[in-house]
Amino acid sequence: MRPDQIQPEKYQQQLAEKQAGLNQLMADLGLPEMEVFDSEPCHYRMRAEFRIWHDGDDLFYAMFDSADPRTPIRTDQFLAASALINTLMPELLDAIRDVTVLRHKLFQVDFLTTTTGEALISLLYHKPIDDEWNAAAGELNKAFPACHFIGRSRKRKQVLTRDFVMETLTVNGQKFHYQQVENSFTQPNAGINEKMLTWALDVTKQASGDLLEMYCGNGNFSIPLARHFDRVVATEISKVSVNSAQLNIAINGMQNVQVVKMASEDVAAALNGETELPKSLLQAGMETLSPSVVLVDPPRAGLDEATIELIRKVDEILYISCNPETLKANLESLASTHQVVRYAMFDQFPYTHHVETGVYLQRKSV
Ligand SMILES: C[S@@+](CC[C@H](N)C(=O)[O-])C[C@H]1O[C@@H](n2cnc3c(N)ncnc32)[C@H](O)[C@@H]1O
Repeated sequence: MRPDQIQPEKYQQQLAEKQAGLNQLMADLGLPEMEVFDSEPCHYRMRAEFRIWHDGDDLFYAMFDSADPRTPIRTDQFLAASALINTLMPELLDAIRDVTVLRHKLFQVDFLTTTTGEALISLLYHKPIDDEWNAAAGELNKAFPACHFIGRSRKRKQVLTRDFVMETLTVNGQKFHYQQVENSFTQPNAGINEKMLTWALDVTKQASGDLLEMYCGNGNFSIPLARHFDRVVATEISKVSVNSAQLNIAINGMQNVQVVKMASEDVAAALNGETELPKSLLQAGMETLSPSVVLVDPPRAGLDEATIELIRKVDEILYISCNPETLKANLESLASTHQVVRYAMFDQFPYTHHVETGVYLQRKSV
């Protein structure tokens, strides 16, 4: 993305174009009318990554256009990023410009912020991080007491205070607290995430029984949705995210959610009867889980055949997708058994061609 692509005065126009494009792609699926959820037109991204460009002893943030990946675009401010990131950007460069050990071979800075004012800053180097760096970074941290710093080099990750932030999201007036760990998946647009969670609660408001969730990340959906179900079993491949989900379940006081670290392919193989139920699923009570709803939020590749066969067995499916192309293919597979009853577009990534979609499916009556 180029920084000059963010033009708040053109926000509504780009949203309308995205909506038209998605409707065109999905035209032959016979979907219900699309519900559209807009983003804040600027300062909507809670995280941002910048290359660092060196010019003699000076340095500046840079971004690149995918069409011209060799030419750095100087980026002193980035309208898409949170207001806090924009405040920190110049302050950080001012603080490290004259400290050779912090500046030398610094090639990237990653910011992760929250709506509650927390910030995690990762400094990435093309050199080993040593004790001298550690001491200088400690001094830097004193100048930014509200921030958490991490240094990264090829073989070392140096965490100065901690490697996570705590985010609070409000859904239907209720506050939910989430640990978000550096370099693990979190929804980038906090405002849109709150809208997605509110929508997910709305589409499942008549649900009862149990929820099976796959690709649960840090428990983003599992925790607010838990109140609609007797029990929730959620699965996820990343150990870091599973650990966060477990912490998040505890700090939000959820008693009925179990998280299991397992690849969706393995969950599907076990629940489709192709392999034995592994101990971790048994311990989570999977044998007695009776899901009335299954929630899937896969990566861009969408769902594999085995996972489609698994979710087809459940009466209601909540599918959150970050790739309309794979969503479309998966909906075509599911069309023989399920029909889409709710359909929403969430503008998670304004000014890009990326679209986040939510669909709610119910089993067709025979
Ligand atoms: C789009 S993210 C959604 C995470 C979460 N639902 C949220 O809202 O933050 C997709 C998640 O799927 C996980 N994932 C990727 N491949 C997987 C696989 N084969 N099996 C299980 N989880 C997988 C990723 O680690 C990531 O947490």
